[in-house]
Amino acid sequence: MRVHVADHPLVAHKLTVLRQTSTPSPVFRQLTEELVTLLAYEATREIAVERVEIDTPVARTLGTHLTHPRPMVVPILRAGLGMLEGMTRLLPTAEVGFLGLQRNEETLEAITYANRLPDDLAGRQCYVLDPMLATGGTLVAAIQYLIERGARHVTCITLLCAPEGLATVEAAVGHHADVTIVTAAVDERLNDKGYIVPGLGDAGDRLYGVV
Ligand SMILES: O=P(O)(O)OC[C@H]1O[C@H](OP(=O)(O)OP(=O)(O)O)[C@H](O)[C@@H]1O
Ligand SMILES: O=c1cc[nH]c(=O)[nH]1
Ligand SMILES: [Mg+2]
Repeated sequence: MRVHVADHPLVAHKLTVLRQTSTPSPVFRQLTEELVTLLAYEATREIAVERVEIDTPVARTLGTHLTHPRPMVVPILRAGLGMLEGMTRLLPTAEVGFLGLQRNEETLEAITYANRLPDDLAGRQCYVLDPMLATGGTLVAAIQYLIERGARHVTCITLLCAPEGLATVEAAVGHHADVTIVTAAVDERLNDKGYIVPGLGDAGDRLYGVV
């Protein structure tokens, strides 16, 4: 498994505003989209392409096209939905499949409550969107699901990771060489409620309100 931490002053600036308690929901949503677009640039560095011959008005030349099948973008409901627009802006031809997972607040176990994905993902490159990798339970479940259905390469885009969660994902799926995590930052630790410290709180609640 590879972990790429974005090292860019614009990412650091936007993340700092995102973390602040005083940042209201509309600004939080806007910043989430902007951050995803910056991270997606790095996350798609190894997207499958092929060489194609094209005609410009001046000459015949070789260019580059994304190959088929199209990449699959998988936002994890709810909070991952806040990252979808930023991702599809960069990758407008991607297909989108949905996974709904929620952590039980006491046990911290991730429960799948929705699934709208093709059964056959053979050979597909998948981009999982979830802003928070805390204990890692949610991403392990999502990555395992995609790999079991034949996904060829799974890249997870997150905003924040806890070191404990990264270790859990590595232990569970790290032996698959084709799993990559791209994140804006790796924070200090988890607290006793499974929240990332310093973190940004509950990403779903900050995007969409407390349920
Ligand atoms: O790494 P983990 O410990 O599994 O935690 C991370 C998960 O927790 C949050 O979702 P939550 O369960 O709060 O659902 P929500 O997006 O609907 O708010 C977050 O968006 C991740 O999906
Ligand atoms: O800090 C955390 C941990 C899990 N989920 C969140 O939204 N925030
Ligand atoms: Mg939540």
